[in-house]
Parts: sequence; C-alpha cells; structure tokens
Amino acid sequence: MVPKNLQDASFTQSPDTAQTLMALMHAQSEVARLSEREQLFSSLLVSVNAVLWAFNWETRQVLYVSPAYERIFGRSAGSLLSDYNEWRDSIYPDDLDYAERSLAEVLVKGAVEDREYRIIAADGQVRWLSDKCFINRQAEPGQPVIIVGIAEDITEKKRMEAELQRLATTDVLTQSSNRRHFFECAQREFAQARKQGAPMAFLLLDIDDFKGVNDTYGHQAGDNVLQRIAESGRAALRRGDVFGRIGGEEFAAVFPGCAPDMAMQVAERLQWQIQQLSFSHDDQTFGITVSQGLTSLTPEDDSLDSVFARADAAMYEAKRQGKNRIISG
Ligand SMILES: Nc1nc2c(ncn2[C@@H]2O[C@H](COP(=O)(O)OP(=O)(O)OP(=O)(O)O)[C@@H](O)[C@H]2O)c(=O)[nH]1
Repeated sequence: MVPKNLQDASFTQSPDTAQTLMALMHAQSEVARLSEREQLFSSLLVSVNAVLWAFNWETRQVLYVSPAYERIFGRSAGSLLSDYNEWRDSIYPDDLDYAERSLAEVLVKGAVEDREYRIIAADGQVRWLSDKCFINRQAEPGQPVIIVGIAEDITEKKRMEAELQRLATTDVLTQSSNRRHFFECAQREFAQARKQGAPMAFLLLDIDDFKGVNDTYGHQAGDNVLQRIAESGRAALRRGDVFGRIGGEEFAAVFPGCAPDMAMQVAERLQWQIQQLSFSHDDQTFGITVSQGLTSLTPEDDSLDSVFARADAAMYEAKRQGKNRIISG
C-alpha cells in the first residue's frame, strides 16, 4: 500500500520499493500538473468569446464545441454534438449555401480564414460570425479528416463598418448621398447603360434665390429647405434611381433605363411637388422654386462628364430664362 504522504515515506525498504515509490511520486505530481493545466484550459475556453469547434468531416459529427457556443448561438451544445444539423438550422437562410460551400473548401485549401456569415440566435437576433476553419494538421495518414475552427461574434464590428460606410457616403444635413458617393453610383450606372445600350437620364436641380432664403429667414430655415427638397427628391425616385446632394443648394439624380419623355415627367412632378412646399419662419410663410437641367445619354457620350456638362448647361439656361423651370438639353 502507498503511504498517504509519499514525501514522508521512509526509504528503509528495498531499492525496488524505493523505485516504485519514486515513480508513484512522479506520477502524482504529473497528475496534479495535468489537472492544473486542464483547469487553465477550461477557464480559458469559458472566458474566450469565440467558439472553438472540431468536426469529423466523414461522419458529419461535431466532436467538440467550446462553452461560447451556448452564449453566442443561445442553443444547447449537447444538441449540436448529437446532431450537426443544429448548426445548419441556425444559419441565416440566405447564407447557408455559402457557409457550407466555404466549409467544404477547407478540404482543398487546408485553411479558410475569410468566412463570414449570419446566424439566427435562439432569441431571434441575427448575428454575424467570422468562422475560420482549418484541417487538423496533426492527423496521421489514414485517420478521419477532422476540421477545427474558431467562430467569433463580429456583429458589433459589422454594425460599426456599416455605420462608417453610411457616414462616408451620406450628406449629414439631408441624409442623401454626398457628392462623392453620388458620382460613384452615377458612374456605375453610366457604364452599365453604355454596356447594355439602355437609356439613362441625368437631372440637375438648383434651388432658386437660396441666398435670399438664408438672408431673410436665417441659416436654420435654409437648412430646413434643403432637408425638405431632399425628401421630395427621394420621394420622386423609383428603385434603382440615384439621388444626391452634390453642392450647397444643388442636387442631382440619375434615372437608369428611363427614356427622355419619362424623365421629363419625373422632373415635372418634382417641380410641382416642390412648388407646393410651404415653410414657416416666425409668423411668415414662404415657398421656394427650383431650376432643373435634364439630359439623356446619347451614343456620343463616352464619359459621364459630357452628360453632366449638358445637364449643367441646361440648368444654367433655366436660370437664365427666369428660373422655376425645367430645361432639357
Ligand atoms: N442654410 C444653408 N445654406 C447653404 C448651405 N450650403 C450653401 N448654402 C447657401 O446657398 C446659397 C447659394 O447662393 P447662390 O450661389 O448665390 O445661389 P442662389 O441665391 O440660389 O441664386 P441662384 O442660384 O441664381 O438662384 C449661399 O447663400 C450659401 O451660403 C447649407 O448647407 N445650409
């Protein structure tokens, strides 16, 4: 029998017994060391906010999933271990095909580190995951293919990215596209229309005597006018149209697939809607008008610049002719 405290054991017995006791002491300290390490690993796995997982590709069995799975997915790890379809069921339906295809890619590539897809957590919330996966390199030849992975909740990062994108492309005052974003989108529509030989109309809109609005009613009232014009502009658009504020009191729109007479109808409706707007400042009410320059893509247009220049000239012609009108150029 091994003494209770091996350290205190007396070594007055035979050399064999002493050796056995030494081996037992060593084994005991090894067990203590391993159990310490296991505790360390398990506390690491609990605190890491990412799901570590292992998957047997051949048997389609989830072999291991770390505690963060239950936190992020809101589902039971036990159910996932007994049925891999639990994972498929939690994927956002539009992303399921991509998530499965990119998982299979790991067999060819050895590692897939740019997988991002959405899941629907048990509470109904949609979350974004970055789910990197790797072939287990330590497997012996002939052993089953094990895929290991680390899935991180990147919902907040995605939200911040979307917010940054919105801030970079939106005019703060009117919440319309800013100049740079408008022209990026317009350029894309121009290239598409040229490629397909489809019609496309371009509209420029400039508020009449806007300086007078600021001077008479104040900058705040001027800002309000800009916001209401932007609302009218957005309301006049169909899906796929592009609209933005491209200067102080200047707005622009692109109507892809829109023939000239249809574009004129849109501009006339917008002109009328803006004429109906009524603004009040202290006890005064006032209205505003706009001048619009309209043009359409021609076979000679080899860049958006020439389309823009024609719309600009038409808009200045509208100003020259007395404002509050639409000129087609
Ligand atoms: N309130 C407000 N005013 C702005 C903003 N950006 C530009 N403006 C003003 O827009 C006015 C533009 O004046 P002008 O270029 O003389 O044009 P206009 O008075 O509309 O004259 P026409 O274009 O000839 O009809 C200036 O008074 C600018 O200060 C803005 O963000 N808010």
